[in-house]
Amino acid sequence: MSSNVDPPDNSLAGDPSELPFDPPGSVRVTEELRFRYNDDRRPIVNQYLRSHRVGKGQHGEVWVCWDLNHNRREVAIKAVKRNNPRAEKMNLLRRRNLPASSHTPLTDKLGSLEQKIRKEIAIMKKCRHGHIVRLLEVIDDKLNERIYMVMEYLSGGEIKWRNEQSQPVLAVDQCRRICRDIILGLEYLHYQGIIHRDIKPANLLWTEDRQMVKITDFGVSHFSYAQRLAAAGRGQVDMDNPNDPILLDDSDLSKRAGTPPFLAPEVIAEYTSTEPSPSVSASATSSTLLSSKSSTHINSSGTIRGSTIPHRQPITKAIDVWALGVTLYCLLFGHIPFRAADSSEYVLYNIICNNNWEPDETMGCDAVATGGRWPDPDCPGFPVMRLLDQFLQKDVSKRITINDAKRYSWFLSDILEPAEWLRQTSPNKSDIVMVTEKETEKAMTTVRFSWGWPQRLTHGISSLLRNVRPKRISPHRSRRNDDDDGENCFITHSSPAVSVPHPKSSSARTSTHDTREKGKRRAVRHALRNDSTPNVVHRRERSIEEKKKGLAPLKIKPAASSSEPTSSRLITRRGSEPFDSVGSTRPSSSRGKEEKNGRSPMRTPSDERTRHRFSLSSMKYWRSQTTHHTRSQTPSQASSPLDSSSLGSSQDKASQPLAPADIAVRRSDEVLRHHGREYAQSSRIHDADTCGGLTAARRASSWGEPMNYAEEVTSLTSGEHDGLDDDALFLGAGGVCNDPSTLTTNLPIGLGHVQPHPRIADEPLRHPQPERLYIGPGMYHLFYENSPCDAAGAPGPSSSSVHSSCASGCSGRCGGRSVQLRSPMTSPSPLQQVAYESDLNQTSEDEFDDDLDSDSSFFRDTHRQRQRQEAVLRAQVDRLYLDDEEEEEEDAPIEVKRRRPSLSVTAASPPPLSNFTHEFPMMMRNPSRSPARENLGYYEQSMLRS
Ligand SMILES: Nc1ncnc2c1ncn2[C@@H]1O[C@H](COP(=O)(O)OP(=O)(O)OP(=O)(O)O)[C@@H](O)[C@H]1O
Repeated sequence: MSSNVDPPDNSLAGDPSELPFDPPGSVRVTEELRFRYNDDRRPIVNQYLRSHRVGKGQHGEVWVCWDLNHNRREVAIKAVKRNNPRAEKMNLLRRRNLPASSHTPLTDKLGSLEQKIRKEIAIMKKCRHGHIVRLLEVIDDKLNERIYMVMEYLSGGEIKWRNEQSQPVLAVDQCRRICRDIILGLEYLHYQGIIHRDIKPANLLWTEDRQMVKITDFGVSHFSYAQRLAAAGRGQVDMDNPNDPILLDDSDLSKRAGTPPFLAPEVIAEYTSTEPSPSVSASATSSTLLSSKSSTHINSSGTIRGSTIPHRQPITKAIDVWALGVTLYCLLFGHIPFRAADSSEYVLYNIICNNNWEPDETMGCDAVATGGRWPDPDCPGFPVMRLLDQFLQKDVSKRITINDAKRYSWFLSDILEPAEWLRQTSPNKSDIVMVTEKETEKAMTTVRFSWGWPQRLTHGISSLLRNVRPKRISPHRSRRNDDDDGENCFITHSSPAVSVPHPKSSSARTSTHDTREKGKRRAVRHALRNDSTPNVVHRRERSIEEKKKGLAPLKIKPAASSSEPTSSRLITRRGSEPFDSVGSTRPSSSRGKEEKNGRSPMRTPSDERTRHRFSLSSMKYWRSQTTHHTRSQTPSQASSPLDSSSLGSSQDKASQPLAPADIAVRRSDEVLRHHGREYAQSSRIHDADTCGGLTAARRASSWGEPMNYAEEVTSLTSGEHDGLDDDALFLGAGGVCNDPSTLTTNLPIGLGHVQPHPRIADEPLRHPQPERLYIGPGMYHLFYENSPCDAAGAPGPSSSSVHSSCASGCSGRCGGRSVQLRSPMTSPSPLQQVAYESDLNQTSEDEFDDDLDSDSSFFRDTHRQRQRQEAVLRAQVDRLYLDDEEEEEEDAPIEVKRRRPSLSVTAASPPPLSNFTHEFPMMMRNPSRSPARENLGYYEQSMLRS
């Protein structure tokens, strides 16, 4: 048998390093959470850089992190949610498994998770002892309802006490040293009025050198007011008398908490019958009745009469002593002393309460003879068996106290100067911990407990918006933190009120960097799924190269090969998704696979997500439409933007399977047609005031996101480009289309009525590009033309020339961006391009917010293999993003958003509005915020710049 620890070093006995130490400093409570990634894409919370996960508890995970402010010292961070419905359910289930008892409902009510965390923190904050894991800081993330407990890191890990065969792996001497450390820790806790209630090997952690063990996990610990009084006024309250009535005041103690095999009889007495069950009798071989010290009474029947134990014993700190006894037994023998054959808790409790324990013939991995349950005094196992006997006394009044255990001969046997050791380790040397009720209340600050209506409101809003994709927050909205290793860092206050800077922001906690990082992650995920990634990257790089060389600046020129069968005007998105044009983010291969597998393309998670966000009215409408919907488009018409992209070869296109009808496309097209029909029936289609036949609201409703859409429209028109999504690029209705006069037949009804706005068409623009600005039903339609117009801004070539010049697809440079125009011929509806959502959008909601919204914590781990794959792509993607970031510094003239109909236009400073007088209907929605004239100025400005 091998041991997992170093052999005991007796020379250390009495060494000062064994003595409890008191690390300086008090526990910090931080209410500000800054979340970001470092260059290696490791998450950083405040100054803690995440390393690896060391454990997962019921309520959260524990991660090793480096404290960047303290020379990268290692700390353990336990991230817990304030509320964890899953854990609560588990608790309920566990309780349901227990037999009904008249006391059960009262006695088994564990506090809420929140209460437990508060208590755990309050207790840990006060503990400063060498054998207690030290809490260093509490980060209170109010917004996400998470608590990060920063603790000292015990790299030695949990005590391994048995092998696969349930044989002990520790030597007896090691068991003694471990047990002695626990005694010191418990002595301190009890002295402070704290009952741990969950002493077990799993809650004992080795230091790095495995010379010391520390107690951790105060999740069910109890602070006893009575014990505190006792500590404050020793001599007035006899704490060693468990029958002291004041102890019974601690009603919380009567709640069953801890780990079943380690629970003391007095804790579980009410769940047991006084008569042993058959399995109890069968498993017992010999027993004693309480008085093990005298070793007088052994029941020949092999059972213990429960009736001889006081029916209801007080629950005191002695429960820790019992648990310590069980722990020592485990360490010595490699298995637990009380076991139920059928793993039933009820049977186990009966055994604990009614049966005696039995030792093996030898103990420890060094196989020291025990001498049986009642060994001779000469036997080496005698002191140990006797100690166990005193630890595992079912009668509380006869159980050994920690104070006595500390002085027990076996523990002092390897201490060089026992008297000095006892003196030095006495808790009298420590200040008495005073955990007041108020302190417990304040343990985690006042977050949820003074949750007033303004916060509720803000919280509600932020919860609602959590489903919305995060939007880029401009640097001027976030405070930039420059003091952190030069890394980009945007502070997100955890205070809800501070953290929701703008209602259209999907998540107040999302910083620019965070959003970008998510975009990157999704981009990487997409790349992992996308076979064509290398090509895509290559294309992107080529584009960058071209840009660097200054090719085709600010000019749109035909890029598609003449062999292309259809005219192709495509707007290529720029921004965080570096791979492809809007439509190409979803590889046709995967679409083909979907079709082959018979999977409905309408069931993508992104669709699901969108569907969940439908408004009721749009749901109704959509339901009615889908029942009789038949798709009228031909396959060629339905080919994807990828197919029609000028970037792909004609062979590629031919080999690519047809794009499936996407629910989003269908929905959008349906709505478009529906409203288009209405619009067509209207006799006022040329009326500027009704040019929104397909109004923003209607189009928005087709997306089920009226608010977002409206906001986005507003933001577009008001020039708040900085708030737009970086990665949610959309090209849809109202995006870019060709000359309506020549393409009417190919357009859905709604867009078929796109007309040059009577006023705008005649208005000379002050810039050669674009030539004209059309206002179609409900949206803007830009027309870029190849030939520049004259300096006076006279209208450029005719519509037909526009079309012909772009018949084979246009692409080029526009304001430093790669811009392509997409022809409606290949995509009957601009909305169709929604169909080509990135695979990235197939991520689940959880994945989308995988860091902060996971059930357990933001520290959710990713699959290792995946990480390796990601690492390969990371460099490429980062490089691309680097480029994007550089680009961002410039004024981005055009940004076309996917997923939501939007067109983002940015400009450094809007020109004075002189000529542009038309007021867009959507601007009227919020005139105070976005005066139409101003907006048009922005818009015009952008067009001029591009
Ligand atoms: N300070 C620490 N240093 C090293 N490892 C730790 C530390 N704290 C916890 N761990 C490890 O993390 C694991 C999970 O810790 P946690 O306290 O969440 O466990 P748990 O007791 O199962 O939790 P819970 O009581 O919430 O169910 C532990 O089993 C332990 O191995």
